Amino acid sequence: MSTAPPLCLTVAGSDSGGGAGIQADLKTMLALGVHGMSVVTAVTAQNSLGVRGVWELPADAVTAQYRAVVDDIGVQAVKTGMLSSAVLVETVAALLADTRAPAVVDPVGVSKHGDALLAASALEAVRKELLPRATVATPNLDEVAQLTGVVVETEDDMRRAADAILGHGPRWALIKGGHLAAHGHEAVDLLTDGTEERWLRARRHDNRHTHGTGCTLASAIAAGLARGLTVPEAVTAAKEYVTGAIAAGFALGGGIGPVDHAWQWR
Ligand SMILES: Nc1ncnc2c1ncn2[C@@H]1O[C@H](COP(=O)(O)OP(=O)(O)OP(=O)(O)O)[C@@H](O)[C@H]1O
Ligand SMILES: Cc1ncc(CO)c(N)n1
Repeated sequence: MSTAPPLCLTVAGSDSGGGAGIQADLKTMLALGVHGMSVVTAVTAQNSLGVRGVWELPADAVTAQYRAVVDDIGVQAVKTGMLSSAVLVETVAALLADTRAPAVVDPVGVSKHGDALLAASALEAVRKELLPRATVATPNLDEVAQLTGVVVETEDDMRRAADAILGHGPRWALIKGGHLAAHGHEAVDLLTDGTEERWLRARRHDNRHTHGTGCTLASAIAAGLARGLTVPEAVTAAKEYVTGAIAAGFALGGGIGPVDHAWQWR
């Protein structure tokens, strides 16, 4: 018998195509040496071309899954992704409030294809209930605009975006600049707690197979936190992992293929 690896829980939607959501999270956790567990919030019928349908789970099904995990097994870090509605945002925020483990909150808004994964009516609950529970919040630039109204075009704007997100109460903000056209050859993210500021710069890979990048990055951060890394250490390691996974992303179906979660093993 061996000792259990660190324990990491994802609370997110299922992506039938296997590139994002729960599937990306569990693959990332396996690749980074932690035991991945899941609370499914919604089932999506999804492939490389888009989202064909979404079926949200009832709030008590989400609560029951979460409790089943924490009451018996325990968690050392939690990651949240697609939460779909205001009711589920409020439900998950209340569960996080009851959990001591650090939480990585990826405030998923829309898919790469532009399909809504969060109701517009849930934004206020994300601001008021969910962000204050986050150890790290990881919005992309579209989510920053939706949540704070800050439109990012330059690195200075990223600072303003981080301040606006921190204003909602997370301990750290990681502003993902993956969508920033200004940085032709670099993918630049900003991590800050309002005092310390770290810019994470990686080579931008000219690869259109980027389905699941945000889920992968957030799960990799949670895996690092479960292993006992500090937030800056976990984010640095996660950025390295997602950059490698994007470089190795592959074509699948007729649209946007997934990143390669197993790139380190090939
Ligand atoms: N082409 C690229 N090459 C290298 N890194 C990238 C590229 N695109 C995005 N990234 C990086 O990937 C990470 C995820 O950022 P991104 O902005 O793509 O998240 P996202 O939009 O939330 O993803 P998702 O589509 O899964 O919701 C960030 O660290 C970002 O800088
Ligand atoms: C289920 C799910 N969660 C998150 C994303 C974000 O890309 C997606 N496409 N699907």
